[in-house]
Amino acid sequence: MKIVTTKTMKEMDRIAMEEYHIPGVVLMEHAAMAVKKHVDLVADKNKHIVILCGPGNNGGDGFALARLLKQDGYEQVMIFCNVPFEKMSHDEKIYAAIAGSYHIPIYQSEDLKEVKKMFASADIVIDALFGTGLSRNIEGFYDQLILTLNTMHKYVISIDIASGINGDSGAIMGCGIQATKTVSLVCYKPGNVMYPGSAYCGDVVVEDIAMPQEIIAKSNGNEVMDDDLIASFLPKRQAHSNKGSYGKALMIGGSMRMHGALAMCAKAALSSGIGTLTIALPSSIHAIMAGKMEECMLLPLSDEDGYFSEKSAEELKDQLDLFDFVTIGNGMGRGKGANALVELVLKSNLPCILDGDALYLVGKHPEWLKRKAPTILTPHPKEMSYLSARKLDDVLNDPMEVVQTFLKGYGNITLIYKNEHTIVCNKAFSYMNLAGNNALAKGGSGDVLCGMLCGLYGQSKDALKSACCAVYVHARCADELIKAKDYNAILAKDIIEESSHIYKELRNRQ
Ligand SMILES: NC(=O)C1=CN([C@@H]2O[C@H](COP(=O)(O)OP(=O)(O)OC[C@H]3O[C@@H](n4cnc5c(N)ncnc54)[C@H](OP(=O)(O)O)[C@@H]3O)[C@@H](O)[C@H]2O)[C@@H](O)CC1
Ligand SMILES: Nc1ncnc2c1ncn2[C@@H]1O[C@H](COP(=O)(O)OP(=O)(O)O)[C@@H](O)[C@H]1O
Ligand SMILES: [K+]
Repeated sequence: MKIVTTKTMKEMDRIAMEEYHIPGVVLMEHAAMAVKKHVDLVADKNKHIVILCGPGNNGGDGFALARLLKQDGYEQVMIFCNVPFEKMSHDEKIYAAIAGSYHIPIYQSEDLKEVKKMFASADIVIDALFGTGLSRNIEGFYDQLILTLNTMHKYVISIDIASGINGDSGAIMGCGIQATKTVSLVCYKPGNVMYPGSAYCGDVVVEDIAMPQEIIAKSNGNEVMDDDLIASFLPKRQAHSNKGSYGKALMIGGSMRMHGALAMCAKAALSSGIGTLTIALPSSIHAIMAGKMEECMLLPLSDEDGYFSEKSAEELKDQLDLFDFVTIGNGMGRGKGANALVELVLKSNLPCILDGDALYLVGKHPEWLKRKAPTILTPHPKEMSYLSARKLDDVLNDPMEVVQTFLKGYGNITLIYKNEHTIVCNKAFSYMNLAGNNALAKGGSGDVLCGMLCGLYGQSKDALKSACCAVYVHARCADELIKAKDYNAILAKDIIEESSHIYKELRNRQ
C-alpha cells in the first residue's frame, strides 16, 4: 500500500485514462462500488442516506454511489448538490444525469434551517464535496454547510478525503468535515494521515478502483509499513548459528544525568536479538549500569563531571576494530568528550547508528557524514532541523522535501524521521509507518527505538530493513499495549517487554 501526493494521484488517473484507455467513468464507478461496501457495513436498506455532492469528480463519485444504492434497493437515498449542471465536471455530469433518470431526489438549497432539517433526518451522510481537487479555502455557504453538519454528530463517510482537508499537508482549508470514516481511493493521501487532517478523516481505509497495478507500482510515493512487509524484513534466526552470527555491537552513551537513556537503549538491543553488546560509558556511571545490566559488557572511559572527558576518544580508538558496528548518542550530552567520540566513530569505517545528542553534534559537522560505511540517523523534527540546517517549521511543513534534499548531499545514509508517522528512507526507497500512538510521546521511547534498531541491524546488517522493522515493531507494541493499559501509564520499558510478542507474531508470518 502506498501513500502518494495529490499531484501523483492525478498523474496516475491521467495515465489510466490516456495510456491505458480506461474511461474516467469506469474509475468513478469503481470508486462508488468501493464506497458502497462501507455503506453496506453500517446501513439497512431503509436507512436514510444523504449524499453531499460538490462540483468536481469527488461529487461525481457521490452521484455514482447514489445510483448503486438505489439499484441495490436502498429506499431513501437523496443527493444534496448546489452546483448547476453546466458547472459540473465532465464525468460528474454523466452520473448526475443517470441519478436524475433513476428519480433520485436532488435537493438544492442555501437555507441553513432546511439543511439542518435534512441532516437531522439522515442516518448516514456521504461527503462527496471536495477531494484531491480542493484548491483554496472553503468559504461562504459550503463553510456553513460543513460547520452545521459537524454539530450534528452524524455517521459520515468521506470519499477520498474529508472535505476541507488539504490532501498533501493535512491542513484545514478554512473548515473540514468531521468524518467517521474515509474511504481513500487507490492510495493513502498524506492529508488522510497527517495531523490535523488525520483527526478529521476518522478511520481511513484504502480501496481499489481497478487502477492498473503497474501504474501504482511505478508511482512515486512512500510504501506504508504493514505486518506482511515487516515480517519479510525481519532478520531470520538460524539453527546453525552462534552469538557471532548476530552482531557485535558497541553502544556509546550515558552520563550521570542520563544513564536511564543508555540503559533502556541497551535493554532494547538485548531484547531485539543482538549477538553481543558492549557499552562504552563515562566511568562515573559504571557502578550504576553494572547493577542494571547483566547480559552485556561494560567499557568505562574517562569521565569529567559525570560526562565523557576529551580523553575518552583516545582511549577507545584502538578498540573500535573489535566491533561490527557502533550505536552512539543516547544520554551522552553535548560536551567536548561526546563530540570527540562522535568524530572518532564517524571517521572510522564502521557502520553506525546515531541517536540523541550525537545528532545534534553531527549537525555542527555535517562533513563527518560524508562517509562510505552505512550510517543510520534517527532524528525527531528538531534534530532533523539541526541536521539539515533548516527551520523547524520547514521540517514540520514538508518533511519529505527536507529529508530528500538532505539525503542528496550524502552517501550511504538511512534516515528515520521520527514523528507521529515516522518515515524511513534512503536515496532510493521510502517507507511510512502509520502504526503507533501518543503513548510513545514520552521521554525514553526514542532510546528504546534506537536499541531495537541496534539489535535488528546487528542481525541483518541491512540498514533500511532493520530501520523499518524497528520503527514498526516499536509502534505496534504501543498499539498492543493500549488495548489493556491507559496511554498515560505506558512506559518505555513496557515497549521493550511487549516487543517479544510482536516479534513472535511477525515471525509466525515468515
Ligand atoms: N478519473 C479521476 O480523476 C478520478 C477521480 N476520482 C475522484 O475525483 C476527485 C478529484 O476530482 P477533481 O480533480 O475533479 O477535484 P474535486 O476534489 O472533486 O474538486 C474540484 C472542484 O472543486 C472546486 N473547488 C476547489 N476548491 C474549492 C473551494 N475551496 N471552494 C469551492 N470550490 C472549490 C474546483 O473549482 P476550481 O478550482 O476549478 O475553480 C473544482 O470544480 C478525487 O478526490 C476522487 O474522489 C475518482 O472518481 C476516481 C477517478
Ligand atoms: N503521538 C505519537 N504517535 C506515535 N508515535 C509517537 C508519537 N509521539 C512520539 N512518537 C514516537 O516516539 C518516539 C519518540 O522519540 P524521541 O522524540 O527521540 O524521544 P526520546 O529521545 O525522549 O526517547 C519516536 O519513535 C516517535 O516516532
Ligand atoms: K470528500
